Amino acid sequence: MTLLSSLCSCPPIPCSWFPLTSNTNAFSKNLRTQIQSSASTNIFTQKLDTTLLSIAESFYEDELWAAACLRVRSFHQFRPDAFGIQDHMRYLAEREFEALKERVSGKRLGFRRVSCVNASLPLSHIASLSDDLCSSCKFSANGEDRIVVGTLDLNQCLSLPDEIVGLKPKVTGADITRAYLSNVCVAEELHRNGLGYALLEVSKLVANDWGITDLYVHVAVDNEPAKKLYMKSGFVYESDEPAWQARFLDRPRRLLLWSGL
Ligand SMILES: CC(=O)SCCNC(=O)CCNC(=O)[C@H](O)C(C)(C)COP(=O)(O)OP(=O)(O)OC[C@H]1O[C@@H](n2cnc3c(N)ncnc32)[C@H](O)[C@@H]1OP(=O)(O)O
Repeated sequence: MTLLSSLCSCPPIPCSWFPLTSNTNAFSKNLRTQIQSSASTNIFTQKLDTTLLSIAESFYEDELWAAACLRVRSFHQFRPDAFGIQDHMRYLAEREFEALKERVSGKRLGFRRVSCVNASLPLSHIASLSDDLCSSCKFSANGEDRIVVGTLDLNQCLSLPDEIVGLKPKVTGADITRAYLSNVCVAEELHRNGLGYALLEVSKLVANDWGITDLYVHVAVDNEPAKKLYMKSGFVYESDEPAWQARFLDRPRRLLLWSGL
């Protein structure tokens, strides 16, 4: 148990961070050490202890599936009694899973590299929290059942489809040193435990390791929790989507936030 966790009144829950990528050389020893030390110092909250942090350098399909299911749960509102809801959720999860696999395996045109960063907890530690979360976002790692409780993508690319484009760096070679975060979400049952912040911190370490100098994120103008999270993590306003574009795409207008690494 770390000093921090021993100071904590609640029993700590071990939490792991898994940046998943197809590129087996993507994570240097240095990065591993940095993430491990940030886990035991900065990334700590009342309920979560991240001392069991680890990095998976390969492609784990069942964990990607669990991450896809968490995204469907987090980004769509469902009425539990609606007809055919389970089939519809499964369809959305399959679509996200296939798209995610394509991106992290480097097959998606326009993306140099994509990593899926997940936070997970042992099933035994949160079994009492939510049956639905435990059944839909479960995967197995080293013989242990775990639940993906937070997830995001780190995308090394010039721009994301249908999104406003970051302007930094101004020099040539921006396709190598610019990246965007996307699909940032944390299981509702575990909001306000520092997981979202910790996911951002870990993804910055990974981005740094890739040589990224300018990190971007898009956020809907009315998404106050996410805006506050990004501001807390050091992102600042760069530009916003024109109203006509948001109307054309039939969605809330987005802000583009930037953080220099
Ligand atoms: C690029 C994109 O993907 S944008 C989409 C962002 N994702 C979503 O909207 C999905 C639904 N929302 C979520 O999953 C979560 O609410 C998240 C990811 C936005 C935040 O995750 P959490 O783990 O709850 O955030 P975390 O506990 O780390 O909070 C960090 C800071 O964010 C801010 N914050 C987070 N939630 C809130 C909230 N509901 N109200 C006000 N501030 C908030 C606070 O500043 C907080 O710091 P504090 O606790 O010291 O005050």
